Amino acid sequence: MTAESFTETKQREQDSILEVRNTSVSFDMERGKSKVLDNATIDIRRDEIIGIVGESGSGKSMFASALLDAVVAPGVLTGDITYYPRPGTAVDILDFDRAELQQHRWEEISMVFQGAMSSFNPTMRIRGHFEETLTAHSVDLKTGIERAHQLLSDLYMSPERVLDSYPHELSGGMKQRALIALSLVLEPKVLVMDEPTAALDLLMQRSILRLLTDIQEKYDITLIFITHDLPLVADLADRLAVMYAFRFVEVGSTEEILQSAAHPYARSLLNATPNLNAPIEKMQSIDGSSPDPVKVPPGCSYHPRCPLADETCQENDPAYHTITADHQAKCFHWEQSAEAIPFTLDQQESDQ
Ligand SMILES: Nc1ncnc2c1ncn2[C@@H]1O[C@H](COP(=O)(O)OP(=O)(O)OP(=O)(O)O)[C@@H](O)[C@H]1O
Repeated sequence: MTAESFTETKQREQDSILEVRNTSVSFDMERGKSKVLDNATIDIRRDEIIGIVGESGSGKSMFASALLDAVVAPGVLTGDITYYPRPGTAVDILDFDRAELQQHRWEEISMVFQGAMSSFNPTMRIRGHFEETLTAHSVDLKTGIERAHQLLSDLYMSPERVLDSYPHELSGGMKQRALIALSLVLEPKVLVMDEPTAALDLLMQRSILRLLTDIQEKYDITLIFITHDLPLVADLADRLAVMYAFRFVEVGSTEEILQSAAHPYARSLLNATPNLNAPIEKMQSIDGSSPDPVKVPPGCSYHPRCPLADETCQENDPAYHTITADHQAKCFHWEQSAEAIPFTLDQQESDQ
């Protein structure tokens, strides 16, 4: 199959809510230029749940910040991010002025950041946090608090009790759900969640994720879920996008990625992931380490760790290869990857 630019692939026919094109973030460091998001190109579809996965430090949070034009100084964000509030209406996020951006964030695209639970002001009741957000966006308080009530009860909490509590009076799981309700109170169309459940125990994580799928369906929200926990998001997401070394290397339906991931890194990541079905002794860690953003290897940045790498990979940066209409991977040798890197579980089954 031929290599082609993902930018043009199929997406015109699809209803994208966000189109990210050649979007990069760089920092000028004493050690050199650090490119911590490198030409990210991806489409987010209206009303989907997409999981963004990859090892720690692969650029997932940077991608989230870029989506909201919220990259911290002195980081420099370049590229194109187009938001379609409705099909056919395009808004260029990186062209917004400060006021437009403030309005757009939370009203159109909302975000629950990593560690956001600690961002609740400890001296303010939860109601105060809702009122502050509603007032800042000129929403009628009565209408807004009614919506907060609805969201809190959708999340199986007693609205009055939660609104009257101080953050420290809520358990971690309740605080997290209150935060999700707060992030949805302005009726955004997109919710970006960056490791939203990482601080919670496994059972609580799973129950919050189940609630999230209900909320996503009820309110027709596009959910971008960022995590290094692949099995967690695989239960929830329609599609998965895999990041390696500050780039997207593979994107496809969750089913296709889990069954036939094509990028050697994605396959190794799946083999390295503890899984309810795979015994821990079958997990295989990925040799080597992910690159320093100041020293990303030339060509395919995964080549130093890849069992399939050859001269082509050392010298050339692979474009997206189309595997199926809904599945692309940036690898010259994707057709050999399944044989070269069998899934541990498949291997185990064939050994029996
Ligand atoms: N303010 C900053 N200045 C310079 N480099 C930064 C800054 N913030 C993050 N980085 C670097 O950007 C790269 C990507 O980080 P990012 O937080 O996006 O990764 P991640 O995939 O979200 O990781 P994790 O899962 O650990 O949160 C890392 O190398 C990180 O050190």
